[in-house]
Amino acid sequence: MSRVSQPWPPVPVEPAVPHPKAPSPGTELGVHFAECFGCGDEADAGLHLRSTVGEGQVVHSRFTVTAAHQGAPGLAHGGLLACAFDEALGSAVGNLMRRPAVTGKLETDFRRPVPVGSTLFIEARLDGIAGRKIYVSADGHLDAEDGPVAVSARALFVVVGFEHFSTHGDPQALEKLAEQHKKNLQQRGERDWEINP
Ligand SMILES: CCCCCCCCCCCCCCCC(=O)SCCNC(=O)CCNC(=O)[C@H](O)C(C)(C)COP(=O)(O)OP(=O)(O)OC[C@H]1O[C@@H](n2cnc3c(N)ncnc32)[C@H](O)[C@@H]1OP(=O)(O)O
Repeated sequence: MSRVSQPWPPVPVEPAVPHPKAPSPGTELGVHFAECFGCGDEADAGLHLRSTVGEGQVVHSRFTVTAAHQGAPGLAHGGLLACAFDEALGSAVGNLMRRPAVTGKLETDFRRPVPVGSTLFIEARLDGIAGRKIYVSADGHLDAEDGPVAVSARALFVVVGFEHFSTHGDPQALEKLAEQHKKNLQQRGERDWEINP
C-alpha cells in the first residue's frame, strides 16, 4: 500500500474563517472538560494535552507520552496517538470556529515510532468548510515544534446542535463542561459563547 494520499479536502470547500470571537494567537486554551481523556486534568491516565492558539487558522498542542500510553514496550500505542490528534483537531475546530462539532472521520499516518518520554508537538489547521463539514489536518512533530514528523492526520468534523450531546451524552456532565468553558473564558477575560453563533 502506498502513502500517496487522496486530494485534501476531498470536496470543494470555502475557507474556514475563524469566528470573530475566536481566541487570539498566543492564547492558552485550557481544559475543555475535566474528565476528557484527551485534555482533562481529572483523567489520571489521560493525555493531558495542552493547546495554544497559533497564527492564522492553527492550534498548537502538545502532550508527553507516558508508560500509561504504551502499546509495545517503551512505545506509544497508535490508537492513543490517534486520540491525541482527535483532541488537537477538535480543539482547533471548537475554539477557532466556536461551533459544536464531532469527529465524523479521522485518518492517521504513522511515520515514526513515538517513544515513551517523548513529547509530541501537534500543529492542527483548518483546511476548509463545506456546509456542516469542517476539514482539518495536523502534523505531530517529535520532541520539538520543528522536530521530525512522526504522525500526520486528517479529519472531517461535522457541526451538530447542542442536543447531540444532551440526547446522546450525560446531561449532568454537560453542565460541568459548560461551567468549565465559562471558567476558561473568565480566565482569559472573554465573554461567554453564544449558543447560536
Ligand atoms: C461551541 C464552542 C466550543 C468551545 C470550545 C470547545 C473545545 C472543544 C474541544 C473538543 C475536543 C474533543 C475532540 C474530540 C471529538 C470527538 O471525539 S467526538 C466523538 C466521536 N464522534 C462521534 O461520536 C460522532 C458519531 N457520529 C454521529 O453522531 C453522526 O454520524 C454525525 C457525525 C453527527 C453525522 O450525522 P448527521 O448529523 O446525521 O449528518 P449526516 O447527514 O450523516 O452527515 C453530514 C455530512 O457529513 C458527511 N459525513 C458524515 N460522516 C462521514 C464520514 N465518516 N465520512 C465522510 N463523510 C461523512 C455526510 O456524507 C454528510 O455530507 P453532505 O450530505 O452534507 O455532503
